[in-house]
Amino acid sequence: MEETTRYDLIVIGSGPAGEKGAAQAALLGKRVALIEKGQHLGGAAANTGTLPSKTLRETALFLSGFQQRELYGMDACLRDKATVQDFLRRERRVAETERQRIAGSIGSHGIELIRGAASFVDAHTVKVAGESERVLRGDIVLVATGSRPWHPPVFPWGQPDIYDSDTILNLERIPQSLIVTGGGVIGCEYACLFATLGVKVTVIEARDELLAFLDRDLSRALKERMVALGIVFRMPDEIENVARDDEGEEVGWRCALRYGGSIVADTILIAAGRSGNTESLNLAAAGLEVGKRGLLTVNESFQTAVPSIYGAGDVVGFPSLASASMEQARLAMCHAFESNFTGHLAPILPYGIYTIPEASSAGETEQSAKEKGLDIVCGRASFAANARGQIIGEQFGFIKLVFRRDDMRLIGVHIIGESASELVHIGLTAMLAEQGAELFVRTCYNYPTLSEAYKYATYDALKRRSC
Ligand SMILES: Cc1cc2nc3c(=O)[nH]c(=O)nc-3n(C[C@H](O)[C@H](O)[C@H](O)COP(=O)(O)OP(=O)(O)OC[C@H]3O[C@@H](n4cnc5c(N)ncnc54)[C@H](O)[C@@H]3O)c2cc1C
Ligand SMILES: NC(=O)c1ccc[n+]([C@@H]2O[C@H](COP(=O)([O-])OP(=O)(O)OC[C@H]3O[C@@H](n4cnc5c(N)ncnc54)[C@H](O)[C@@H]3O)[C@@H](O)[C@H]2O)c1
Repeated sequence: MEETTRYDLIVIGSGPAGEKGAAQAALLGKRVALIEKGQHLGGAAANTGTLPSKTLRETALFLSGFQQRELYGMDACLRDKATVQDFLRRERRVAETERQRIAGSIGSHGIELIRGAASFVDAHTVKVAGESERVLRGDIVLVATGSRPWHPPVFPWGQPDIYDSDTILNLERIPQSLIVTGGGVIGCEYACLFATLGVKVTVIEARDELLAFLDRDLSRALKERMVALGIVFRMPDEIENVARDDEGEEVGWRCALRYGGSIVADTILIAAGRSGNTESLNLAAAGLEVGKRGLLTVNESFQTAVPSIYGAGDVVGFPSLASASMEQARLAMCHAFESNFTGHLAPILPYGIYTIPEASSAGETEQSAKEKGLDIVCGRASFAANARGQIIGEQFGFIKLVFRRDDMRLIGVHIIGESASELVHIGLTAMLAEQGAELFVRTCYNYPTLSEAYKYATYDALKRRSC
């Protein structure tokens, strides 16, 4: 065993939280060690989650000729000839480029990268089991170990053609039919991209509402568009039993459903939620307990019950987004090293959901505002009535704004359609700047653009307010 080395900060995990936390501390002049046990840098965001799934979405849109079909009625479909290698090639290239970027960032910030699995010896001492064992001492430790897919026990995990969001990237052939268990964000995103490729997709979701955290108009519109893609929903429902059926008309995995009947598909994707990666950290040695589903409890500064140990990213649970994970880690490190560079997590976080079509949201929904007893007025503008929307063939998208009635301050923005996850930032910035209708009325937008819909949704709200 090597002798102990001392650092201002030890970071465990090189995903978005670990990378940005380490960089923030290095920028504050601290000596930082970053430990990663995986083969690749970048965690779920670079290797199995965010970037891979978004790249596969673009590939599916290209191979299926989806946009050309909608716009020109022209079948530019390549999917019949496409191999699984065609499907996965770009994903691999994007992931590799991101890993190189992360390695460059670690190097340029002077962060020491240590390969191996970290576990606590005590609150300030971390052991790394790698090619050789090392012991590090840190004034501060940031736990950024992320999460992994959770598998309901009913699935015979390890059998062929049963995947989760990690292993789906090792797909051996494009399925004919797919059962997606869990209509959460991962389930909906993958359901859309496979349906676009012509796969017969069934989503089984235990709740009765799809993505219930979204504004109801958005979640209904999204479900409608997913049904139009050919996706079948069984909700609320759950799989009670899974068994091979090689005798029936359709060969594959037969899933018996709680509320009656069964369905068969050649492939299953489990997308039923995630668990925190804490089990091998020996947190008890540091004086910490683990919560439900392996999650770490932290305060508003992302400090655990042991003040020198911080947690950020998926390991602390909600909202489990790459975007939020980075911000949490930066904030945690500014708190740990008493820097006032950033003191608070933004009070409103955006969601970008990369379904087909895309959906994005920030702030209060109409329903959440009413539950809080707020007096509100909403305005809508459809992309079909927008010049840019016409040009790009965006027939179903819309923007919905939620204003406080008395002063017309914006408190929520909800968008479905092309570029929704980009457009949402206009509304998000307005909310953070405590602005509202007056700003959208006054702004001159480029024409033709989808952004201009902000003005028309505002006019709609003003009209409703005066009625
Ligand atoms: C399919 C999918 C799609 C997603 N899409 C989006 C999206 O569009 N937008 C978005 O914002 N978010 C998205 N997310 C969520 C996003 O990927 C996560 O929120 C984000 O990766 C969490 O970052 P993290 O740094 O907390 O953890 P991770 O990215 O999971 O990284 C944790 C790292 O810690 C390492 N590690 C674990 N234990 C140890 C140990 N003991 N020692 C050393 N290293 C260890 C792991 O190997 C890993 O590299 C998606 C997730 C999935 C699964
Ligand atoms: N675009 C994005 O921002 C994005 C994309 C993907 C993932 N993520 C993040 O990753 C996290 C995990 O995503 P997820 O979709 O796996 O989890 P989730 O918790 O969001 O959704 C899981 C869904 O599965 C359902 N479910 C659970 N067990 C079931 C069962 N036995 N049968 C039927 N349905 C069942 C739940 O009701 C829930 O709707 C999310 O919190 C999300 O923030 C974000």
